Amino acid sequence: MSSPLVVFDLDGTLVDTAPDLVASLNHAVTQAGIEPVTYTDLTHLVGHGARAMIERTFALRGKALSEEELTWQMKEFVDFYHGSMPGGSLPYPGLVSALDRLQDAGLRLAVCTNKPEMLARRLLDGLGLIDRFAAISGGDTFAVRKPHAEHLLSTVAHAGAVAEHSVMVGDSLNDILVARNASVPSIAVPFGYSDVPIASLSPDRIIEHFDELTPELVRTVLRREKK
Ligand SMILES: O=C(O)COP(=O)(O)O
Ligand SMILES: [Mg+2]
Repeated sequence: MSSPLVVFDLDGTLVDTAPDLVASLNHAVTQAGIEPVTYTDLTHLVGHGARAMIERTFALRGKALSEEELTWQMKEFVDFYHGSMPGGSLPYPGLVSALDRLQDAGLRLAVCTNKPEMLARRLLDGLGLIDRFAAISGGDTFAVRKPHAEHLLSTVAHAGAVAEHSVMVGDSLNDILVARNASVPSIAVPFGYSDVPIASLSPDRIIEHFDELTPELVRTVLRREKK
């Protein structure tokens, strides 16, 4: 069998980006007179990329958003976020050892995020993680994004792997859905930014900590999927 590929979501899965996302979002939206958002608000705003996060913030506060204002907001958000990266964002506990363990066992790694690709690359580069991944795709890399199956399937193809030997690891609805849509098994983490309990999304496995993410677990999840 070709070597398995483990595809990771980014925000709330590989890296705890919430404080920087909240700060960058608030930097932009408060200039439009919008009350700052909180971490709890973020769980309802994040997951569909930067544009959607701004649109949802305006909707949350009942404020209209023109196309022109959205373009301006995007620039403010992206410039601030990009300029302060990696900021206070940190990989989740045990992540780096887990990546070592998977790679030492010959497994390959990729990232499939709805974050704009440029921001994803800059963040992973700033954290010294970028070279680990055979493919990195963002919400603007292809014509579609998570939960559309093609986002995951194209990421898998770019990594030189096949869907039958791939697993998706994520923290939110779009990650579990994209896996299901692509017929790829899913492993969920409960420490990210889901606005509902992750178990209610019925992933194939839930791991509480990256210490549980081992080559054996990946192979077990892949075997179970084929039955
Ligand atoms: O930035 C977002 O909205 C979502 O990012 P994620 O797909 O890495 O969770
Ligand atoms: Mg996420």
